[in-house]
Formats: sequence, structure tokens, C-alpha cells
Amino acid sequence: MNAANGTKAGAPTRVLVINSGSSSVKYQLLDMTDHARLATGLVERIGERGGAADHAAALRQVADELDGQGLGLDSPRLAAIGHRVVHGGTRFTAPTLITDEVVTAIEELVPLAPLHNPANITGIKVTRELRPELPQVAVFDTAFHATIPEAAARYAIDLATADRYGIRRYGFHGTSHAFVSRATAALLGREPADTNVIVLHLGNGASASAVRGGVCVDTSMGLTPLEGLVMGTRSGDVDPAVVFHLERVGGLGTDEIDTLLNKRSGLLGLCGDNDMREIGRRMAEGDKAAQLAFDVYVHRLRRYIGAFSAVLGRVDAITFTAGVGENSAAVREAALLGLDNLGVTMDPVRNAVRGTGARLVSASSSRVAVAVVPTDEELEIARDTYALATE
Ligand SMILES: Nc1ncnc2c1ncn2[C@@H]1O[C@H](COP(=O)(O)OP(=O)(O)O)[C@@H](O)[C@H]1O
Ligand SMILES: CC(=O)OP(=O)(O)O
Ligand SMILES: [Mg+2]
Repeated sequence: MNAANGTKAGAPTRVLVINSGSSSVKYQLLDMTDHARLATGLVERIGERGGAADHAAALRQVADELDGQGLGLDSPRLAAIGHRVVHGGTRFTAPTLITDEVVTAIEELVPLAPLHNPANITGIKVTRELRPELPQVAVFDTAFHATIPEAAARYAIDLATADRYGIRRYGFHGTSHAFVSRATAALLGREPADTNVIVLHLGNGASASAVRGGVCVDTSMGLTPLEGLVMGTRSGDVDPAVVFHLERVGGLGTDEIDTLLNKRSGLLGLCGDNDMREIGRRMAEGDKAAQLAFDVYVHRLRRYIGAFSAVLGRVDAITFTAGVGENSAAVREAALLGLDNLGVTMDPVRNAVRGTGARLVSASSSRVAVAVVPTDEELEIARDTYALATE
């Protein structure tokens, strides 16, 4: 052992993180001795004109890009590859060393995450072909939510039917909720075990979670990443009868409704834009559709903040993260305005300051701290991967 960093002399210390999404592959190569990013990249527009033909081609492009930087997958310094896998079902509640049997089990979960899991599986298969002997680890979006109690995880539908089809709340963005809730405790100078946090992960996909003492007790996403908050292109909560209505009265097919709710709804559906920056610009010009989209987005957020305040009882912090949460002072302010009865007092000046690191944006007098914490899903995945690969 090397006393300085706890690793065996000459042992590989690098981890490649692969995040295969529905139309992109993101990757990062990290050195786990100092968490340095040696390479990061993104292959976009998979399956579109001018983009990679498919996910396998995108993964080979990633391997070539790393080769070109002298950081190829054949490097003896690579300790492991970590893959983000969106749906782990009830079977995978912790990071898992990938075997043929694990790949088959992730394939069996495709019906629960048809938009996400197939891309994750392709990523795993391509890198296993390239480095068959290297430890590869699946890190699941759902795992952090496995602790949610039955009262919050169950939908109130016929129990036998629910169990037969695996219908329950799984929750997603778990690596982000785990990382950010821990970082919030650190920012407050407290132990995660005595810190209660509401985490608002507001990216293209968006979800809220209630974390009590480091343990997740509720989250807004459900069976799939469609439920809950208003997102870039996803509706979040709707009355499920909307689906029957569109089928019976609108004559839409199941796949059309799936596409409508996942890809043509949310901010995009309400105003034609899914980027909060563009919505802000349009609002400044008095655009009514953009204003409506913003208002619906914020109203839904406030509902979940209220609900999760009640779920937790005592709230120590409300933390904003991901693209919108880290950058939109307007969303943060509108979401928390007038919540003094819940112990939340924003400091509008602190909130408006553009910053990059973890920071507080509440007034010093606020009983509940309001924080902005940049998420780092890749580092969380790399840590989980390295821990499992080197144990
Ligand atoms: N400066 C900004 N102000 C407001 N919103 C921003 C800003 N920068 C990024 N965003 C929002 O963040 C979103 C992307 O968030 P991100 O967490 O990167 O998404 P993803 O889910 O793709 O990882 C964009 O769609 C945009 O609306
Ligand atoms: C699960 C999910 O919603 O992921 P993303 O935000 O990457 O779309
Ligand atoms: Mg993201």
C-alpha cells in the first residue's frame, strides 16, 4: 500500500464513466487519487443526420477519441468502467459488478425504461467487447431510492396487479440526489445522518427528493422518469385519465401518447421552448406563452416543496441543483417566495449572484437553509465503480 493515497503502488487508479442517453453518450475519465478529469466528452445526435449512426458507433467514437489523446481503453492504468443504468427495478439496489447474467437482468428491465435502458445496455456490451477482463460496474439511477418506505413507494392500485407488473415508485437521478444531499450536509457543517434535505434536481429531466438523515424517503419520479415535476419536454404529473381520454376521444395510439407526454410536453409543449434561458428572454419581452410555461413549472415545484416539507417534518435545507437549479435565480426565487411560514427566507441579493461552487442563498435568519450545489453524477458513479472494482 502507498501510505499517501491508500492505493497499491502501480495499481490502476483511473475510472471511465459512460452515460449513454437516448440520443447522446457522455463520458469522463477520472483519476481516483485526486479526482482529476483526464478527459470528458459528448457524442450527440445519435441516429440523426450528421451524428453517429447508432449507440454502438457512438461508443466506438468515444474509444477512438480517448485513443487519440493517448488515454485509450487498452491503458493498464484503467481500473474499471462505470456505466450509468437508469432502471434497476427492485433487483438492483446498489452498484453491481457486471456479468453476463447482470446484462440479461438489465435487459429484462427494458419494458420499465424503454427510452433509457436499451442505450445503457449497448454501452455496456461495446466496452465489454473492447476490454472483456476489466471490471465494469452498473450504477443505477434508482438505487438511492430503494429506501423509500412502502407508504410512499406504493400506488393505490390493486395490489396483485401492481406486483404482477412491477408497478411502484422507483425514482431516478439517484446518484445526483445522493451526491447533492451529502454535499449539502457538508456545506452546513453537519453530518448527513442528522440532516434533512429537500433536493430539487432541475435539468432537462427534473425530480425532487426528500432525504432524511442521508436516507431517501420520497421522490417525485415514479415507475418511469415521467412523473412529478414539469420538465423540458416531459409533462410530469397528469391525471392518468388524460391517457384514456386521448385514446377514446382523440383517437391517439399508445405510442403517440407516450411520445406526446415524454417528448412534446413540459416547457416545450407549453411554449415551444425547453431551454429555461430562452424562456427567460421571451418573458422579458412580455411573451405570454413563455410566462405561462414558467408559472406552471414553478407552481409544480412549490407543490412538491410543500409536500416534502410535510413528509420530512423538520427541514434543514432546500437545495437546488442541475442546469436550471444551479443557474436560474428566477426559478429559485419564484419557487420559494413567501414561504416564511415554512421557515424559508431567501436572500435575493445572494440568490442573484452568479456563482459556480456550493453556496447558501438564504438569509442568515432563515430557519431552513437554501443552497445551490452543483451536482456531479459522474464523480458519484466513478466513486461507486472504483469502490466495487478495488474491494
Ligand atoms: N444560465 C442558465 N439559466 C437558466 N437555465 C439554464 C442556464 N444554463 C442551463 N440552463 C438550463 O439547464 C438545462 C439543462 O440542464 P442539465 O442539468 O445540463 O440537463 P441534462 O438533464 O441534459 O443533464 C437547459 O435546458 C437549460 O434550460
Ligand atoms: C432519468 C432521467 O430523467 O434522466 P435524464 O434527466 O438524464 O433524462
Ligand atoms: Mg444532467
